[in-house]
Amino acid sequence: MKGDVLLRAKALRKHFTIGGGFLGGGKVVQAVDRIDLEIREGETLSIVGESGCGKSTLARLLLRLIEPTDGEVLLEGRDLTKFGRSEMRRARRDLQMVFQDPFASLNPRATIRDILTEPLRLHGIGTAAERRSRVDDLLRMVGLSPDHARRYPHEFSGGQRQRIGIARALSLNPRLIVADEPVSALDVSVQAQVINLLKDLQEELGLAYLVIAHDLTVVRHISDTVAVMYLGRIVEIAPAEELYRAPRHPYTQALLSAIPVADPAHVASEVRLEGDLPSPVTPPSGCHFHTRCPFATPECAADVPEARDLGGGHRVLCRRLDEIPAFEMPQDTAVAGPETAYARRLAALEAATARRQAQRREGDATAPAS
Ligand SMILES: Nc1ncnc2c1ncn2[C@@H]1O[C@H](COP(=O)(O)OP(=O)(O)OP(=O)(O)O)[C@@H](O)[C@H]1O
Repeated sequence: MKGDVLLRAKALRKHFTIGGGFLGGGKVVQAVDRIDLEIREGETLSIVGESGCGKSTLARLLLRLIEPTDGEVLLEGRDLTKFGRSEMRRARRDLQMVFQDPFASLNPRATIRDILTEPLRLHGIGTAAERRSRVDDLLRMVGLSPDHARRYPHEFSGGQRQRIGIARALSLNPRLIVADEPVSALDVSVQAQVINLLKDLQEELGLAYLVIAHDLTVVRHISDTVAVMYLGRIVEIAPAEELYRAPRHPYTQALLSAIPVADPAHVASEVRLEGDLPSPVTPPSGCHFHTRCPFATPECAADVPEARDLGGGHRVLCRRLDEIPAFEMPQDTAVAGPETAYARRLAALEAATARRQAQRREGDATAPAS
C-alpha cells in the first residue's frame, strides 16, 4: 500500500579496494558509508550529491547488482542479500532501472519491439500475441505509438529514447524504478516532459522511485523525500518541502545557495563552500565535510558526527546544528529571473505541471460519472 516501506537500507556499507597487487597494498574507497534510508510504496526518494559521492554505488547496492561490504537491504522486511537465485529472479521483476544515457542502454541493432519484448521473454511472460499487445500498451503509456515499434533507437530523439527506456523498465510491472540521472543528458525543455511523465506514471501505477541526481533543482518537483550525500554519507535527509524551505546541514545550505535566485535584492542567507571536493579515496577525518564547512570546529575534524533526528523523517549529520544560523530560501523568487538556468528549468517544469493539471481537470469534467 502507498506509504508502506518497500525497500530499506540499514547501516549499508560498500568499500572498494583500488590499486595494489594480490598481496594487498591497495587503497580503500568507502563509496557508501553506513547509510540508512527507506523507500516507500508509491513515493519518490531522491539522492543528490556531487560526482563521486557514492550515489550510483548506493543504487547498485539497493538493487543487489553488487554485494555490500556490510549492512542490510530489506525488501518488505526480508534481507535481499540473502535471497537465493529464484527468489532474486522474482525480486528483479519488482526492481527496475532507468539509465542516464538511454542511447547507450538500448541495443542499436534491435527494433523497439525487440527491446521491449526481451524482458517479457526472459521472464517467460505471455504468449507471442500477448507480448505484442503488451508492447503496444507500453508505448502508449509513455506517450509513443505502437507504430514506433518497428523502428530502431537511432531514429528517435533523446527524450523519446528516454521514454523507450522507461517503457522497458515498466514492462515487468515493477514496484520500484531506480532512475540514475534520468534527465541530465536531455535538453532543459525535454527534461520537464520526462519528469512529468514519471510523475504521471507514478500516479497511475503506484510506483516507487529512487531518483539519483547531481543537483537539487531537477528533483524538486518529483521528490517526497530528498537525501543529500557527501563522500559516502547521507548528511541530510528530509521531506522535500522541508529540505528546500529550511535546510539544516551546511552542505545542503551551500548547494541551495549555489542555485541562482531571481531577485538579487533578496539576499538569502548564504553558505559558501571553501576549497574543492576532497577525494573519496582520502576523505577528511571526522566529519568528511569539515574541510569545507564555515562552521567547523576542531572537534568536527576529530570525531564522526552522529545523525540527529529532528522528527518527521528529518535527519542531519552535524554536531554543530544548534550553532548554525537558520537558512531561508526566498520562497517566491525562484520562478522569475529568466536569466538563470535554474529559473528557466523551474519555469518550464511549472508550466508543464500547470498544463497537466488543467488537462486533468478538463478530463475530470468530461469523464462520465462512475
Ligand atoms: N567498481 C569500483 N571499483 C573501485 N572504485 C569504485 C568502483 N565503483 C565506484 N568506485 C568509487 O567509489 C566512489 C563512488 O562512486 P559512485 O560512482 O558511486 O559515485 P557517484 O556519486 O554515482 O558519481 P557519478 O555522479 O560521477 O556517477 C568513487 O570514488 C568511485 O571512484
